[in-house]
Amino acid sequence: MSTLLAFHGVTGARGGRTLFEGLSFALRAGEAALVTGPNGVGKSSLIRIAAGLLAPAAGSVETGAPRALMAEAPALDQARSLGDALAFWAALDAVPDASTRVEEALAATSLTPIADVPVRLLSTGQRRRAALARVVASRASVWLLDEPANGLDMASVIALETLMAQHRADGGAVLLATHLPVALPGAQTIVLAP
Ligand SMILES: Nc1ncnc2c1ncn2[C@@H]1O[C@H](COP(=O)(O)OP(=O)(O)OP(=O)(O)O)[C@@H](O)[C@H]1O
Repeated sequence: MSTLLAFHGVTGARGGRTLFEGLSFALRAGEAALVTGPNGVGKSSLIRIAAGLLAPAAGSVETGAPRALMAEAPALDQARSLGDALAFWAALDAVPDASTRVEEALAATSLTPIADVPVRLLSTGQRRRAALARVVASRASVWLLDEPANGLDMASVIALETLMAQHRADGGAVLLATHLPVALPGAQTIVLAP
């Protein structure tokens, strides 16, 4: 089975300080990895390296499939309606059948009833679900999720877990950093220590 994402001896550093060293792991279809560790240890930095937004200080990242990132920063245009903002990103991501895919992503995240609401008016949890909808709509095989459960109520965490399970069953892979409990059955665990 082909590798969708792999770290080969990756060292992560920020501001001249080494956060983690020589990290290796691989994700194939259906697989997942859970990144845990205390605040400031380098979880977000690891996700950013996986996304190609931050260069490793040493080692290399192998990417065998498109990646979609759900980061902590808001990803959607505040002035657009939620539906339009997602359609904008789907067009940028060159998603085939973009409008159908956006509708499906809105439904999968229970956001269909507020598709016409401007992004700036969404609640914290709705914003997180909207960021997840963008990942769902992207059709990328590799989901890179940085603290996706932040601000989610219990039902939304369960919906997130269900979406990740479906994505893996469909041959996707998930790399998830979290300090909150999120069920990711059979995932490898990457524990970062200060
Ligand atoms: N742009 C930057 N320049 C210099 N240092 C940075 C930069 N961004 C983050 N850092 C530092 O790198 C370290 C790791 O940050 P990172 O956000 O990866 O940690 P984290 O494990 O995700 O933390 P949290 O659980 O609080 O989200 C922190 O000490 C942080 O201050």
